[in-house]
Amino acid sequence: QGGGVKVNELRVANSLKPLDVVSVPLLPSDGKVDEQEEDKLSSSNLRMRELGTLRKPVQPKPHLSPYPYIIGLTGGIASGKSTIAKYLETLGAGLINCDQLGHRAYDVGTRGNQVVRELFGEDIALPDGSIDRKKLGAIVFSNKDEMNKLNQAIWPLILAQVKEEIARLSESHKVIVIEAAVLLSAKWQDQVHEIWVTFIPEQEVSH
Ligand SMILES: CC(C)(COP(=O)(O)OP(=O)(O)OC[C@H]1O[C@@H](n2cnc3c(N)ncnc32)[C@H](O)[C@@H]1O)[C@@H](O)C(=O)NCCC(=O)NCCS
Ligand SMILES: Nc1ncnc2c1ncn2[C@@H]1O[C@H](COP(=O)(O)OP(=O)(O)OP(=O)(O)O)[C@@H](O)[C@H]1O
Repeated sequence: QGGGVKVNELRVANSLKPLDVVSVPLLPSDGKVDEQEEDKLSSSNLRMRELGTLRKPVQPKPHLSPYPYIIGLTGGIASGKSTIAKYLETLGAGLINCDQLGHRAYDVGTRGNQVVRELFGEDIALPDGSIDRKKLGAIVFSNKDEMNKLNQAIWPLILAQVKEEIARLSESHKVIVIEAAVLLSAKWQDQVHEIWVTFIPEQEVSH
């Protein structure tokens, strides 16, 4: 009943005619496959059953050595990447966080720092020489061309750091997770054995 009311609210908001809401007794599930599943037939159960299944078979990556096995973890902003990455770390994976590498790419005294100043002007630096990320973010998140300019300069620096981190972590880890929102747009898919994408429904985010 509640779901039907919600659907109608959305339909009306989108200038569609509300539908009649008819309640029927709960349809029993065809048997729970997991303790956490509900007893009724539900979309949550169906989604849960998809957990851990592959969307596409993993393609062979002959140019990568089999170990460390590298998972590229990507997805939209606030879609749960870090939460999943930290969980994988508790299972023993080595983590590479590309947001952090991106920040370090223009640390004071680096070539990246100089490049960002050349591209965006001296005003982009704080008195201590560090890049004002709030200011830079305001520029690039509101202008695609500026974002492209930053990306072209910073992505190669991040990738070089990723490769160094892989070499370092491979001494102690068999599985490495690279968390990168830009994994696909930066075309880093060849760096990883498989890609995991996190997604979250829009309405869940607004909660
Ligand atoms: C734009 C910058 C200055 C904003 O810094 P700030 O500390 O305010 O935010 P933070 O880095 O935490 O990013 C906020 C969110 O935006 C995402 N994001 C960052 N850069 C990008 C980008 N180029 N394209 C798409 N999403 C991005 C992040 O993954 C995160 O989810 C900074 O993110 C940056 O220098 N980005 C360019 C380098 C890059 O691509 N980094 C992301 C590697 S995954
Ligand atoms: N399965 C989940 N259900 C509900 N909330 C979640 C879930 N996973 C993570 N969250 C919450 O959503 C928020 C964003 O999660 P997280 O920081 O892991 O996302 P992210 O993709 O790494 O974000 P960013 O784009 O900032 O890097 C956090 O407050 C987290 O606690």
